[in-house]
Amino acid sequence: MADPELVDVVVVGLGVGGEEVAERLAEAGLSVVGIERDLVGGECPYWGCVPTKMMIRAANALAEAHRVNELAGSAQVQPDWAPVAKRIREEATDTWDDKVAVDRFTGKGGRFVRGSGRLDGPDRVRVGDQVFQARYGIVLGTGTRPSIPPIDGLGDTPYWTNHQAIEVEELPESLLILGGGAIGLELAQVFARFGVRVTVVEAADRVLAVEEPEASEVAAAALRADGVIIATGVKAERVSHDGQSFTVHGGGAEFTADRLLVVTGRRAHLEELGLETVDVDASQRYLPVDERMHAADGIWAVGDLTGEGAFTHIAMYQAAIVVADVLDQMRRTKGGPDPSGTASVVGGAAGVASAVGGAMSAGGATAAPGSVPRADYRALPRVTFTDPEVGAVGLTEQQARERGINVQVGYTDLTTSARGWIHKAGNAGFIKLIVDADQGVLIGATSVGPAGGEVLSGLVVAVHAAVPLSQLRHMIYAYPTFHRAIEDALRNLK
Ligand SMILES: Cc1cc2nc3c(=O)[nH]c(=O)nc-3n(C[C@H](O)[C@H](O)[C@H](O)COP(=O)(O)OP(=O)(O)OC[C@H]3O[C@@H](n4cnc5c(N)ncnc54)[C@H](O)[C@@H]3O)c2cc1C
Ligand SMILES: NC(=O)c1ccc[n+]([C@@H]2O[C@H](COP(=O)([O-])OP(=O)(O)OC[C@H]3O[C@@H](n4cnc5c(N)ncnc54)[C@H](O)[C@@H]3O)[C@@H](O)[C@H]2O)c1
Repeated sequence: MADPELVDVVVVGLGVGGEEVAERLAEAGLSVVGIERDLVGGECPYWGCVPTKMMIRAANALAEAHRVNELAGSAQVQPDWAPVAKRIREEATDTWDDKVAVDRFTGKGGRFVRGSGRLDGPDRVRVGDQVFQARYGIVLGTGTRPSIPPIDGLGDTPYWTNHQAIEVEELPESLLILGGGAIGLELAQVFARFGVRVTVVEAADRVLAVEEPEASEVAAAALRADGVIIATGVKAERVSHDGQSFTVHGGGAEFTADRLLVVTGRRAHLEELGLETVDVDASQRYLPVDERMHAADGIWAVGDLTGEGAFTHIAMYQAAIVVADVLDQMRRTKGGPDPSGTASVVGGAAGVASAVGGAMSAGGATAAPGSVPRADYRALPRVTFTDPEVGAVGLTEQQARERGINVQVGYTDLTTSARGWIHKAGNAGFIKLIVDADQGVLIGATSVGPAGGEVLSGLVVAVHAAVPLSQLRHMIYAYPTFHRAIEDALRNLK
């Protein structure tokens, strides 16, 4: 075994979070080793956010064309998956090749190692027969993989995860989706709009169960209108495959289709990371971190691995904190380059990973001495990109009540707003506000509608900055926007 090689920082897992940390620290002049076993950029650009949103863009174009019949004459639409598959292959993923991302990292001075990294003591990482010793620290950004439920027979079938669903070149005639969460719903609507007969089987009593019940209802109604069959409260008990089709047995019913997509949540694999060598319990579901992303002395973690929200914007938010903290600690305790040299990554190179990094780094934290930001998830936004979009921030009504908060709720139906009425076809949605009545501030909100994710932004600011209700009531909302419905919801608070 070779002697350990001394470097400044080792980053294990170059997904959204790890890539951002590795690039920015390399840019700041540190010697950074970045280790990735699959594709630099991780799940989001290759099998997650970006290709799914390309699919959704295409599927929504089809749906909008159908709305011509109600609003503007007549339109005939002939769906074709080929341009979508081509766009994902060529524009999003370079046919699942990360050369652009690797070159970007090495172009900033980083050293790239392809392989599986594993902790080997408090300041060491082993990858194959190489060992790196980190002078300033180790950053773990190893993400999650699909969590496959232990259903009888499932493991013996050629089921799809999100990877096969994203890489598909020819659509099946029918598709069973196990799991009615964010991935299940987004993909169900896409495939249904391209003519696939889709059935969603969900164990909980409603789809999108982490969000407000009203959001589940609107999303389910929209999918049903697209022809999706939704079976809730069905726990799959057995799965079989006869060489042609899949059958899922559960709740006394049977569901059959050409393909089966399993999207029942995701899981971090802590047992692979050598955490026992740094006295961290690897049997936990996620790797707990403090508000500066410390998982242990000299070890930081970013992204899905931390269990703080499986979203690209969380990974990027945390990455900015890690970068600032590494530079700050290095300066204070060990003496190193002035952290004010930290620059933001500027996306620009071809390839999706740069689109993700470039877009998200603009709001990143800087590392001014003594001002390392602390993570604050009170205003965590999330958007499920169904049509209508389901946007939400902060607490749901149930979460707020469970915390014993003196809650007020304001609700308004988007179809009754001026813009909703004008919009007509495809105008389903609502605004729901959750208020801490004692503090007089918003602590949560849901915005469902044609632009639900965009309307959300004002609500995120209100929760994040704890804007007093009196201010929100006495501001001017442009007419006739969708976001003007926020004013109606405020009026309806009770
Ligand atoms: C279908 C789908 C759609 C999504 N849509 C959205 C969306 O619209 N908006 C949104 O915000 N989020 C979305 N997400 C979630 C988003 O993709 C994740 O939150 C994000 O990718 C998390 O980044 P990460 O860096 O934590 O992990 P990942 O992206 O999972 O990257 C982790 C990386 O670490 C590597 N790795 C793991 N172990 C090791 C090891 N031991 N050694 C070396 N490398 C290792 C992996 O190969 C991987 O590349 C979606 C996810 C999916 C699956
Ligand atoms: N637009 C976005 O931001 C976006 C899109 C997709 C994914 N994501 C992220 O990725 C994460 C993972 O997505 P996901 O949809 O896999 O997980 P999820 O946790 O959102 O949903 C999984 C669903 O599967 C159900 N389920 C679990 N076991 C089941 C079983 N045996 N039979 C039937 N149903 C079962 C659960 O009740 C749940 O509703 C999300 O939590 C989200 O953070 C984000």
